[in-house]
Amino acid sequence: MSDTTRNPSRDTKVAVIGASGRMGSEAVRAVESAPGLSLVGAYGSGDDLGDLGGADVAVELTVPGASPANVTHCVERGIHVVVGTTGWDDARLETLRGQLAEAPPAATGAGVGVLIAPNFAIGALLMMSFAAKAAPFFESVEVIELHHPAKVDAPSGTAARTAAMIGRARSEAGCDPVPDATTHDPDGARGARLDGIPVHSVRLRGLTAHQEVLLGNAGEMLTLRHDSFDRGSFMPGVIAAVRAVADHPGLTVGLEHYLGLA
Ligand SMILES: NC(=O)c1ccc[n+]([C@@H]2O[C@H](COP(=O)([O-])OP(=O)(O)OC[C@H]3O[C@@H](n4cnc5c(N)ncnc54)[C@H](O)[C@@H]3O)[C@@H](O)[C@H]2O)c1
Ligand SMILES: O=C(O)C1=N[C@H](C(=O)O)CCC1
Repeated sequence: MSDTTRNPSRDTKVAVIGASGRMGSEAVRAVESAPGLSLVGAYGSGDDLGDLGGADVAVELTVPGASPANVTHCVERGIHVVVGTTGWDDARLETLRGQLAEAPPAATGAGVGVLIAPNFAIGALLMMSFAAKAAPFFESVEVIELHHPAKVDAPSGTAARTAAMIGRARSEAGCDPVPDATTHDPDGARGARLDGIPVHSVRLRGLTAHQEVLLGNAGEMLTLRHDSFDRGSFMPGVIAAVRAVADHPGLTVGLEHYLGLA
């Protein structure tokens, strides 16, 4: 654990949890160079989070197994949280909603805000939004997510969120299930089914974070693709979320709700 000394009183005080990781180390640099933000703590595995160096906002970028306990720790202390860690299923979100209802207020007196953001990249948010808009107009929709081989969770949080958004849009429009005659698939070659949408996960050396949504009708296909070539692509979204989270008390899932993209 390290509490930094740079801490001008008018700045928003930010702590990063998971600060030694691929995303966490990038977030530390982004916070340090963002006007109006001051890094007050950087925490890794095994560190005592304590009061997070007096942070107003924590950025949580760890692993699915650790994230809920870290967020609970912050919420119980009235600290807003921007969560980039994936693996937040409906049961975890419901538990968190209950914790937020019981949480003490933040230092400003307002309710604590938590953002669960499966993807911070602006292009990825637009790709997901376009996919949900297009999905009711096509018979077939499949999601292919492609990531670096060190990623521990599959499918990606982005793919799960995309499937949920597509599934809801198709259900509201009264669409039929996607057509699929497969009756023999002993090895799971047709991928996972999330909200009725087939999702396929690729792990490949050389990749960072990529996703395609394939939409098909008789005689035509629309492909929506987003590529994050570098983790820097996530940082404008992280910083925007840190700046906005205190103005959004309670639980928000998806950075698009802060950016007017929902
Ligand atoms: N939302 C987004 O845009 C976005 C983008 C990239 C990655 N991610 C997600 O962010 C998470 C981190 O990804 P990564 O590539 O940086 O992983 P990583 O493995 O490089 O980093 C995770 C870090 O968390 C640390 N850690 C584990 N348990 C901890 C605990 N209890 N307290 C503090 N630190 C702990 C690990 O030691 C490691 O340094 C993953 O869930 C990934 O899916 C989200
Ligand atoms: O590199 C990762 O891990 C990523 N995780 C998020 C996900 O699971 O969707 C966002 C993209 C990168």
